[in-house]
Amino acid sequence: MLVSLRTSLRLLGREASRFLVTSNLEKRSLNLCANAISSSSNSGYDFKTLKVETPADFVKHVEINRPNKRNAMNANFWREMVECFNQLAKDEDCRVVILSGAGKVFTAGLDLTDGEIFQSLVMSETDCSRKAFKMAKSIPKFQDSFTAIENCPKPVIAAVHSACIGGGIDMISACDIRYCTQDAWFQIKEVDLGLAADVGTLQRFPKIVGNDSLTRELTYTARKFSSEEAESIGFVSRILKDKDQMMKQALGMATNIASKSPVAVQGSKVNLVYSRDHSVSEGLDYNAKWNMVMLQSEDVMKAASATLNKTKAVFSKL
Ligand SMILES: CCC/C=C/C=C/C(=O)SCCNC(=O)CCNC(=O)[C@H](O)C(C)(C)COP(=O)(O)OP(=O)(O)OC[C@H]1O[C@@H](n2cnc3c(N)ncnc32)[C@H](O)[C@@H]1OP(=O)(O)O
Repeated sequence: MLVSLRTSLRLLGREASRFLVTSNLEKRSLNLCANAISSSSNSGYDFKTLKVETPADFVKHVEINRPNKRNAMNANFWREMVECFNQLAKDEDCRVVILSGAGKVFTAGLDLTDGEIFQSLVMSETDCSRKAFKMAKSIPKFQDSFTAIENCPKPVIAAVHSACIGGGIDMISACDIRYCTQDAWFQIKEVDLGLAADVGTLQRFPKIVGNDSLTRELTYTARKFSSEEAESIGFVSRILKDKDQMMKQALGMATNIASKSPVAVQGSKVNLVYSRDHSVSEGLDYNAKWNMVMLQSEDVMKAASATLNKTKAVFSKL
């Protein structure tokens, strides 16, 4: 049974390879056009606080770009993160995203000097109930800025160097993979400013590190923790010597992921996020429903025949 299945797949694989060879020629010329479009389409990513580039096919690099202010998160940043990640979610030339910070540090967290932010939180209303009703609308908007990372079905790799403070932890907790440099340090800083972190750290960080006691210790004290501690608790999966090495590692990983079936990779992200927040049986049910459709993808046959023929599958845009 297994032998005949392998034989049928091999035959199908040969047919598929023949088809792929012819269509690869067309694809190569299409890719040339696509590359021309993708470098110019970056102009579609037009932001004040974020720089978006295409370092490799299907890989987008989003760089927080306020180096002189240590990439502090001002009102523009909070708005642009949603716009940027919603756009990346729809962009068929994007399969993986790398998120890094320009300049001396990854991010100093919330911009403590931006009047627009404070006005949106501390309103001109004098009545406390009216203020509260307004805040009930504005706080979720800040939360949406990082939930957009999680809702983007493309994997997001955070590349952290030096300081990652306050909102920085909220942000990278919504990412899929976290790398950092040896000199990186992290701080759940909010209590020092009289705040309970409210844009994702308290919800996502404990699920990543799986250590409730340590989460509470770091949250209640705002103690800085090092790259080594971040790795030992599973907050980052790799420490690199310096930023250059880290960006190379992130790009290598992104290119590898981008070469896989986007149907499979994006389906995996959606199911991982869903399963994190549901029971095992709910997750399995969701996965089964998802694959009722997705197993019918041409990518399954392409990937299987490439495996059998020891070739590299090329997947269509999604
Ligand atoms: C509803 C919203 C929910 C979100 C909540 C989020 C909360 C948080 O993020 S709490 C954390 C707030 N952040 C901080 O407390 C960090 C403050 N900054 C620092 O500790 C240091 O700047 C840092 C260690 C990051 C870097 O030190 P370095 O010596 O390299 O730089 P500085 O000389 O201190 O700063 C250079 C210029 O950047 C400006 N800047 C730094 N951080 C912020 C910030 N958080 N907000 C606004 N501006 C910041 C700093 O003022 C300097 O500017 P200039 O004087 O114009 O040169």
